[in-house]
Amino acid sequence: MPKITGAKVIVTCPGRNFVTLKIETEEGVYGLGDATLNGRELSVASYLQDHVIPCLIGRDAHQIEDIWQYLYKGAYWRRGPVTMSAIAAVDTALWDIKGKIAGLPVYQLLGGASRESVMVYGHANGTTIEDTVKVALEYQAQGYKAIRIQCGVPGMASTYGVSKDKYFYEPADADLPTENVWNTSKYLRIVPELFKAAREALGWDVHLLHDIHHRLTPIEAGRLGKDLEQYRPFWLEDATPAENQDAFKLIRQHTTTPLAVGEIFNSIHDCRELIQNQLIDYIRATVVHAGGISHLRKIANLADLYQVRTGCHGATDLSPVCMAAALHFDLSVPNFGVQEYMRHTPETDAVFPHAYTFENGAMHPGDKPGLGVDIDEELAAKYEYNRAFLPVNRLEDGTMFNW
Ligand SMILES: O=C(O)[C@@H](O)[C@@H](O)[C@H](O)[C@H](O)CO
Ligand SMILES: [Mg+2]
Repeated sequence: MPKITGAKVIVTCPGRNFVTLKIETEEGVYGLGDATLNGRELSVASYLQDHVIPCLIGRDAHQIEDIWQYLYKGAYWRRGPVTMSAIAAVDTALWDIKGKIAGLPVYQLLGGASRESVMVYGHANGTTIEDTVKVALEYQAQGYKAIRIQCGVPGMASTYGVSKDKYFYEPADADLPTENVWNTSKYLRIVPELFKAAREALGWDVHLLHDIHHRLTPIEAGRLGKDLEQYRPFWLEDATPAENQDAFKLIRQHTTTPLAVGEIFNSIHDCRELIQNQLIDYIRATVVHAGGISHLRKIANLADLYQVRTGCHGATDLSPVCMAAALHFDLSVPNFGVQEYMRHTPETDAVFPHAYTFENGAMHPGDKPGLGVDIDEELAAKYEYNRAFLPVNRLEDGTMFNW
């Protein structure tokens, strides 16, 4: 058996913070797992370092499922983003090890490829509608078949999803949370105009997506969905907070615009009712925050029964290790929908050399044994952890709101 002889947590900040777990076996084969929880990174690093790694030493790295159950049930305290990100890192690293030992890319261990490559969506955003459409046209010229569009809201100083840089977007931008301001009615007026302009400029052969970032009530989301139907959006993401899964019933009663949710979910129980009641069309949970490849497959299998497809979160705060794992998952899963792809900076790519590729609006994980992603530890050590928080959001009268 490939005995686990050691494991370490590597925290690095090549422009943004990443937490990576490296598990080593007696034979010298090692595996990597992403454990990055944006704005709360060190909590997962400690959970792994202080509470998980000591329990891993001496175990058989091939027993992925048993180790998953051991960490989940054994903690007594189940679920939650910190626990599930830590378990995800272990699970991902063990799949990497199994692939390396088998001499196969991880997607082959997951049942093989169900498609040639996976469609990804890029982010087009700008301060104005014109700026956003211009960037969307650039994405289209680069071959993207699906583009997320977000623009600033007139009369509002800041808007979620609108970056300073055209391609690299980083919401965790300050060592104490930035305060944003929100006005729902202004927002609800601008989005249909953005979609109208985008359809006029880009035509109908490209999928258009939009992220609401949990900012509407169900009935407001229903209205926006209805207003956008004529522009055939691919999906509306995170329309309303989803702690109450029933909230989506109200949205569904009012619109046929497809709904996506789940980037902050960490367990199948967060989306069980959403899936079983067919209240959503796409589930956005991904490897690092939802318990690893093993747990995400369970979610996808449940979703498949109800014709819900996958749409994994793929923002830049998910490291290239997560991206690689997600691509192996995406390639193999029968009910794949789309994969988010926000490109990492060249500094991040240098720390995490990887085999995955982008071509013509789609990605492929590559055919290297395991995940096909590595970490340059020497380079990683040069970038020290730098505390960074996600912003908070308030209404114009100061009321704390959803971000
Ligand atoms: O859909 C998305 O990619 C966003 O919602 C993310 O940028 C999200 O805000 C960050 O990943 C939070 O860490
Ligand atoms: Mg989102």
